[in-house]
Amino acid sequence: MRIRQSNMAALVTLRCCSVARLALRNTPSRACRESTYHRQLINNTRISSVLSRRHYADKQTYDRSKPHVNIGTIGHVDHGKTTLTAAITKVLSEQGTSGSTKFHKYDEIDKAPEERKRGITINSAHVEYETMTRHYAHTDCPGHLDYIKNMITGAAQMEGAILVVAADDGQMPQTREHLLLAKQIGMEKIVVYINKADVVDAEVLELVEMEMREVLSEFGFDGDNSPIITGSALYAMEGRDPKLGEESIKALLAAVDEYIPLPVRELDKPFMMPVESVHSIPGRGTVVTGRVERGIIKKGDDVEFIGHNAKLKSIITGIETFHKTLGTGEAGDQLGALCRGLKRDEIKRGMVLCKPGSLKAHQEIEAQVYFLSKEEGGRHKPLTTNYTPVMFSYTWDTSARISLPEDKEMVMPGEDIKVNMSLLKPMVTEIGQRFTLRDGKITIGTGVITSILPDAAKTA
Ligand SMILES: Nc1nc2c(ncn2[C@@H]2O[C@H](COP(=O)(O)OP(=O)(O)OP(=O)(O)O)[C@@H](O)[C@H]2O)c(=O)[nH]1
Ligand SMILES: [Mg+2]
Repeated sequence: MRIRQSNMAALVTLRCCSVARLALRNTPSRACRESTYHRQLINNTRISSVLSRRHYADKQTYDRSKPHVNIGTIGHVDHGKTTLTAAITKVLSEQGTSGSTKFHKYDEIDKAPEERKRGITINSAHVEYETMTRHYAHTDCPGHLDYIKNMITGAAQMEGAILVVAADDGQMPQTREHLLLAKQIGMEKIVVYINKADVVDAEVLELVEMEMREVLSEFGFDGDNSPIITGSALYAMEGRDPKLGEESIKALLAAVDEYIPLPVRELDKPFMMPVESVHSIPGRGTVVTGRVERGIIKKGDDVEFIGHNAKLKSIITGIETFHKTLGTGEAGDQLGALCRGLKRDEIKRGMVLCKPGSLKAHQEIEAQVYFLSKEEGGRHKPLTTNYTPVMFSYTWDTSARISLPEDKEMVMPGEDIKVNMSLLKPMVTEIGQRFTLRDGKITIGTGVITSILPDAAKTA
């Protein structure tokens, strides 16, 4: 219900936005062209931050005494998102009173050059830290396109965000794009960090703050009451001028603790986790990673993988998060699950790991879709029945043929409409599920599933 409401709100917001360019130049289809060998090589070398071979041997137990929240840094390129992420871990690790935060250097977070070559997986760094009251998983992406992909597919769904704005630039196009996407994915609260305060004077800072309050309101956030903290992530990293540096980071974290609400977790629903990536751990077996969407999972549970024309059964033999073993994994956790009896090649990103019998894959759905206007970065021309864009939802994507209502010959960009959609292959779909439509390099629409068509419903 919460998801559906936020999506409808997002559709409304979308219509109100003047600029919404959601271009995706690096589509996953590009990755499909890579040879299987190349992809396997890539997957083999990827050491997820959620789990790694080394840490499988070095097990600590994950402490659940503090509530967990998924957040991240968003904002325009070069405004200081990664520097701020590093600074947060530095300040918290030095504080020593707030648990097990480990300092992550800039280079450890920003592994862009080598990772970006892969083009297939969303390259996001999940960094873990703790304040006095909460445990955070923090997503920082190496580049703009990764943010877009990450936010659209919800691979590491952020429940709140720190919007980083460089004081010497103010709002820039990607500041706006990320705000739009944040709203689309149902994020309600954003804390702003005006960075690089060391290079401008107080008057400019005041102007940037005013501008940011306006922009937040424009995108449907509470511009008047959102906390805006001013500082210098670089100074915090370099230990210079505590007021602009370290103190600003502490003020930011206090604002995040207070202003970003604890998400409501659907713990009582059957377990479900969209598969983000698949790894082979020598001597251990196959591990899938992802973010638990709902429910609880524990060692020994029977599970099913659904999607991509398959239905595979397995048993969970181990769970890990941020290099620590978990007794149980629960909604909101980013985790790796070790699955008995399945080879890595059998499981694919986009499948959904769930309690057996709780979910089905379908091919025919009805959906309410908003087609972005030309100004928002959408199509320039109207579309008709049989138009077949690529549909993105959870961590899967597949072609989906659109059928307009019989009395409707065409739909103009900027319109919203109820349509029937026929997926190329059965994937996990549910009423209220949010998705994005893309055509080549551009995002052309966003929608929510309103019905699974009973007559044509097919299970995997
Ligand atoms: N003067 C000043 N420079 C900063 C500050 N924070 C970051 N920088 C510099 O700004 C540049 C970009 O910082 P990053 O942290 O890489 O920015 P980013 O937002 O992560 O960039 P992308 O990931 O490429 O979008 C680097 O050269 C940083 O050293 C700051 O507070 N003051
Ligand atoms: Mg960065």
